[in-house]
Amino acid sequence: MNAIEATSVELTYSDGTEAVRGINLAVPEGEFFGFLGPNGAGKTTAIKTLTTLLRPTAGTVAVNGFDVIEEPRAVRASIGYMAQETSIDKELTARENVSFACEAYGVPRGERADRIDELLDLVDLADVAEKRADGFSGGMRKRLDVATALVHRPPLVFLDEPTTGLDPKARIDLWEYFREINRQGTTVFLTTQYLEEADQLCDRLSVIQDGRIVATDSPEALKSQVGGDVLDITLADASEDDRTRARRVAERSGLFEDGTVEPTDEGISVTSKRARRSGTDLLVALRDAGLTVTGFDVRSPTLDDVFLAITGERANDERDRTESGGPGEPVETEVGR
Ligand SMILES: Nc1ncnc2c1ncn2[C@@H]1O[C@H](COP(=O)(O)OP(=O)(O)OP(=O)(O)O)[C@@H](O)[C@H]1O
Repeated sequence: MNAIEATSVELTYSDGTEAVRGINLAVPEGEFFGFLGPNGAGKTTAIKTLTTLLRPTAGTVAVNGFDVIEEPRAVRASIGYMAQETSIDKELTARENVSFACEAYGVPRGERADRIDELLDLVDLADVAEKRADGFSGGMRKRLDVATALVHRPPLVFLDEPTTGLDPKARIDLWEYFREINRQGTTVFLTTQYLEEADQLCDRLSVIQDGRIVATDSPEALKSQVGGDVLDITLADASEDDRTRARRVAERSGLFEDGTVEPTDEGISVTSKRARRSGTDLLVALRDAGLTVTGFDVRSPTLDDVFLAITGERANDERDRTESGGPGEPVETEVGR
């Protein structure tokens, strides 16, 4: 059975905002599934629709075999949900918070003590179980949130941007707990703005933009659409003239025959499997052409690069949309908030 099955789901807010515009999803049991998209793409709206917090305007959703409109209680009893905003009470200790969640989810009294110990252990908070949460770091609070979402041993857990705002170490720690939950058999549905996070964790993911799914595949397959690493070049003079010249130099250098060259605000960006190997050769070619380079960075693809490869548009860049729209044509605005 699929843990999640969504067909033609739409969600329009009362002010007319069409946040989700016809989503189809099938997430098999045991999968670590991701929803990847920029701010305002519709991730939270979608997750709230799947978890019964919002009623779909159109379409059907079955979660663990239960219909979200007909059987919302059964859906809620069979899922864990970690919202973007923390649900923990800072006045309470870690143990009290998990205990409170046990009560809310109706975990039988006799099972609570063991369950609480097991969960605090899972998220590495056993040592601070008796400490009040107001002294916890952001990462510790998120871990406590994870524990409270799991008290009733749900077979499916929804995590809404669980690592946004955390430092890299806390983020990586949290990933380990998510992997462990999934290893233990729980299906995970995660939303994120970070390609790296989706890449590290997800078996498959959907890329969402403007309320629509624009691609669904494994992280490897999506990244391979980008076609390599990305070399960002910053020019001393980023006038249109110099950027065009730099682009021509890169294209004619023969260094990146597999790749693409795009102008950016600061200079140019080359995407190629040879970006790492041939970067310094390009610098020499640019210098020989009389162009001054002030910055040089080779990096793995980001969400924005994946969007560009899939849709031909940057995820958060109105300028590109304006250019591709052409003068006089309507321009879509505002992906972010
Ligand atoms: N209660 C609401 N009423 C009207 N519009 C809303 C409401 N909540 C969200 N929106 C709009 O719906 C769209 C999708 O928002 P949503 O929060 O689902 O995106 P998101 O991908 O989760 O973004 P974020 O990463 O910022 O959480 C946005 O245009 C947003 O402004």
